Amino acid sequence: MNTVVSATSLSFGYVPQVKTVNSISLDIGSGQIYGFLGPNGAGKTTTIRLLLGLLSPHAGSVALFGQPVSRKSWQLFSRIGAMIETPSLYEHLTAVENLEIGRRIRKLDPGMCSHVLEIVGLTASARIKVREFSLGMKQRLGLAVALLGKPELLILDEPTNGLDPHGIIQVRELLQTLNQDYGTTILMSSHILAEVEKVATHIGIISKGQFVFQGTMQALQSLSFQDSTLLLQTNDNGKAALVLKDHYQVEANTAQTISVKASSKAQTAQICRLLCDAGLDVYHLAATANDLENIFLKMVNR
Ligand SMILES: Nc1ncnc2c1ncn2[C@@H]1O[C@H](COP(=O)(O)OP(=O)(O)OP(=O)(O)O)[C@@H](O)[C@H]1O
Repeated sequence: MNTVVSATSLSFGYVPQVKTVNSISLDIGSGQIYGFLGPNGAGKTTTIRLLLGLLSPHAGSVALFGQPVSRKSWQLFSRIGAMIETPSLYEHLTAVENLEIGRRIRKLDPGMCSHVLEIVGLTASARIKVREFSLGMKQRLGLAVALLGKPELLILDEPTNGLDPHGIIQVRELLQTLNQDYGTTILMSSHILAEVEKVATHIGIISKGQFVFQGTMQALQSLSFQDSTLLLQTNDNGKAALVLKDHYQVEANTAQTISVKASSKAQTAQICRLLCDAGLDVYHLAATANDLENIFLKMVNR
């Protein structure tokens, strides 16, 4: 796997003594969708600015496509599309005119504007002035600007900010299409886990300028099994509680079910085995996993 974004021990502060970004390291491989999560003020935008060479780190380094980043890395930047916070658009110009400016500056193919408008679903609104656009349409036009030049890497800071649920789904589907059909590597930030969990392959969670979690989406999901509760129903719940109580915390729940604290899939399997070995019939065994949003909140509030 080729590493597209690599940051090593990045630190930065706007004011002396305060590290807004504190020794952050991250690697994003080609074809990944990296969800960069953190509450408001955690340091996501600052990190993104550092990755794009818009701020110079006080310590550490950034490499994109294996090459060190500086403000003069024009060759590198032509391979990247970025949208930081709200898109910068000319309200008095139409969608296509906004795109045309970027296309001409970058000397891109004349067909590029209609191509990116089609990708973001704005073909029918190409000749409408941006001041008449809804927030969702502006966000999609911002994405279209970022897509000019067919970037291999897309860096999007809170691309679903301010969108309604329908707009969020549209952006999510768009990012999935770009990733699957064009192999685009994507870094997207958000402060809401639910907005990235359906699309991200990898997750980094930042709090107060430091990572509190980095790994695959699968690894984050497996945390939801930690300290989960199993609901059990057997042909003899009293006996089941006796069998399990030496190993697990068991509570009588209702007349029909007992609940057992388990902290991993392996423990769930062991509970099942203990019951079967004791000759019990297991009618129902269901894990009530922790909500991912709660896990995220616990991490960032530590
Ligand atoms: N130009 C600046 N000058 C001084 N402080 C700044 C500046 N930009 C950001 N900050 C501060 O740095 C901290 C991190 O801000 P940053 O925008 O990177 O966080 P964020 O995770 O992107 O937050 P949000 O989700 O609210 O955009 C905040 O406390 C913010 O007030």
